[in-house]
Amino acid sequence: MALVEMRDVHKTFPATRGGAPVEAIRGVDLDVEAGEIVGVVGYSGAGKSTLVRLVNALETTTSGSVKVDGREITTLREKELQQVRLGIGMIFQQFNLFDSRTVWGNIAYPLQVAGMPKDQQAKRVSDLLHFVGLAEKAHSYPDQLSGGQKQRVGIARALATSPSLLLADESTSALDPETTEEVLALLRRVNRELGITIVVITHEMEVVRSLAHRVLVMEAGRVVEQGPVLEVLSNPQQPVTRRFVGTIIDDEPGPEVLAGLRARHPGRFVKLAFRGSQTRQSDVFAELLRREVRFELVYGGIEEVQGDTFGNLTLALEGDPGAVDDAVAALADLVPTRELAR
Ligand SMILES: Nc1ncnc2c1ncn2[C@@H]1O[C@H](COP(=O)(O)OP(=O)(O)OP(=O)(O)O)[C@@H](O)[C@H]1O
Repeated sequence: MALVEMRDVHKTFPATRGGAPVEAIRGVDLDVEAGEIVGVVGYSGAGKSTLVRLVNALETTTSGSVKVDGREITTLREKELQQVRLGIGMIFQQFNLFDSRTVWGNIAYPLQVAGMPKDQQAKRVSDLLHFVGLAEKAHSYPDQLSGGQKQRVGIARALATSPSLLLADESTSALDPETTEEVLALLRRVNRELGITIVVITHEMEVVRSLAHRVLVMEAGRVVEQGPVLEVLSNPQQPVTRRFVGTIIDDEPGPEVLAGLRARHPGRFVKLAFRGSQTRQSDVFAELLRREVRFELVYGGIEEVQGDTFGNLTLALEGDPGAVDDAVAALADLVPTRELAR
């Protein structure tokens, strides 16, 4: 049983003055398995925030089913929903800390709301402070902390009630790249060491590449593509997915670069796609060396995704036209190959 299960979920916001109703979510099916990290990407307005707000019932569905841990939450009363929410932590782009409370006070807050006895609260907060590496900041106020430290407090607070699910809404978008990596490393520990399932909303593919196991791509209220991160990054199908993947993976020369390459290389250009250990580059190059063709690697690279590799290499092939034809055919038998337009 999935930890989160959505079936044909719709969410329409009623019309505001002079406007039309907004169909923010239009028939989404979603399964999040216990223990996984799912990345949800999409441009602004695609419906990502609304989708996660339906999971912790901060928004109500217009129609469809949302189950958390097997429990249908769309029909629960507020009191029961509060119980469900205790099992779901959330972190935000702007951290949403209480400025008037210390780090300790921020982390203790959900425990006070839940009515935990004081001595247990102290033990829990202290454990969390150590887990996120902020023990020495317990008595600081948020405005005395860096962005990365604030987000670590946000994470500690979200973990206070020992949730099984953590929702992260653009949790690194306000941070610089180095601090982002620090927060992502902490989220990885939250998943691995505490076994907490994470749904991370982002418009940064780098976050998906470095953190998520699986990715969902949203556009105009729908999930238009999903799959394991390596699969989606190495073989994106939808135009919107290709645009996102293109922000981190430069897999093929654009028209200008290609024109420059053509000016220097008279031959034909073929792009070869390497996926994990499926094809050995040495076999491909050995095949070319056997033939009467000259080849040069002119574009591309190999990408690493969580221990797996894939890459796209563009070669310029020159020689007798018949020999080049044969070489292109032989390459196509070894590895997915695409000739770039002449
Ligand atoms: N409370 C609301 N009332 C009316 N419309 C809303 C409300 N919340 C969201 N919307 C609309 O629903 C659509 C989806 O918004 P949502 O915030 O879920 O998108 P998003 O993908 O998270 O974008 P962003 O990254 O900008 O937050 C947008 O058109 C937005 O204007």
